Amino acid sequence: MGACQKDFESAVNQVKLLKKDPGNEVKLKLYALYKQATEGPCNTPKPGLFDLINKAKWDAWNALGNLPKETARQNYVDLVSGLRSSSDSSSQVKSEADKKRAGYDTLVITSEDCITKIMLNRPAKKNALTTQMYREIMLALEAASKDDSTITVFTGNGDYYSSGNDLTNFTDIPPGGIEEKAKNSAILLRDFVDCFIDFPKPLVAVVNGPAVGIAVTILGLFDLVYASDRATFHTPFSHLGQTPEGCSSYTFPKIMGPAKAVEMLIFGKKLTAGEAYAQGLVTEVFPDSTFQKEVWTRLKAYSKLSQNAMHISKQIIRNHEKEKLHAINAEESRILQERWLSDECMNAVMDFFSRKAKL
Ligand SMILES: CCCCCC/C=C/C(=O)SCCNC(=O)CCNC(=O)[C@H](O)C(C)(C)COP(=O)(O)OP(=O)(O)OC[C@H]1O[C@@H](n2cnc3c(N)ncnc32)[C@H](O)[C@@H]1OP(=O)(O)O
Repeated sequence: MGACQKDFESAVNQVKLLKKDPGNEVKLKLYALYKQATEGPCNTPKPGLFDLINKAKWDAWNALGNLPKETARQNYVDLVSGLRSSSDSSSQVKSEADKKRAGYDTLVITSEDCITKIMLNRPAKKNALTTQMYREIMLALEAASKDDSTITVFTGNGDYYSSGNDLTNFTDIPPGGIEEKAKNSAILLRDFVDCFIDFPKPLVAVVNGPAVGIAVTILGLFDLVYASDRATFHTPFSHLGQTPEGCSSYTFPKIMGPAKAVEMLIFGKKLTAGEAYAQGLVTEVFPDSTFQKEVWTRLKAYSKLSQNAMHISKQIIRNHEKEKLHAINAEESRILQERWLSDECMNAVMDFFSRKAKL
């Protein structure tokens, strides 16, 4: 049955109340159908070549040819009804997404203002990364890559950003022994880092406090790193009998030059936020007292930029070296698998838990 005049008028009013801008393409369709429904086939002279807006409107209306007024009215009502239901369901999805995401024990995940925030949430353990946490982070990244946010942010709850790998990961040995443990850990590490290499949206680290080990190396795969002036950056691999991961054997020399990368990755030099900024690892440093306010104001503004343009730009930048990064990740993980079996590494872990050693 065709739409009556009353349905059509009601649809015209509903368009004015839409919560979300339906975009230019839909607006042109609405304009054309409205004109066709009220005046019939296009009856005005074609606007000049440089009168772009009026020409686009004229083209849209003219394209409807001899479509009967009644059909145009019905099509207009159908189009508005589709817009209303998609805007209703998207606002429902948004209000769900605004809430804390369920199903994560070690992370707090929230979405607001087109930003998905993944917060490491073991403040009593300085946000040390357990195997469960690596897995939850991978799931969270997978979900964030598909949600309607434009930007994904990592941060830490409490005084630390993260103290890196939880050293208890090396203490619960499975029935297959330490070799099996090392093998499984290398697979987990490789999968974890692969998720960062492949992550399609702009990824931002809000480094609220000290960062250690893998929490530092992985920053080389982020797009922006904002740091509080309380943050420090420490990769004490040689102290732990370990070697670099997170593609840092490639990204750090590229970011800061080989000499400075060696100081960090081989000699374990701890950098202040200011030093990390000077070496290009950090994008910008903020006073701790205004850190959250300044960073989130900045990120909210960025999140309003064109989602498609940002994502495509990231792909262009990342695609140049994606294959290389995957190969480096595989190699670093393979080498670490061997290192974890070394006496040096095992002794360092035991020292930490017997409190002889602290970084
Ligand atoms: C699947 C495997 C992938 C592996 C990837 C390879 C990754 C490598 C790395 O990340 S190497 C870096 C590893 N991290 C460390 O070696 C840090 C060890 N921690 C410390 O040195 C210190 O805790 C500190 C300097 C971070 C903070 O010192 P302090 O302020 O004095 O606090 P506490 O030491 O009292 O810490 C509070 C509480 O947290 C526990 N904790 C902190 N960090 C870790 C950690 N990395 N692993 C396990 N537990 C950690 C600490 O034991 C305390 O617990 P307690 O209150 O005693 O129960």
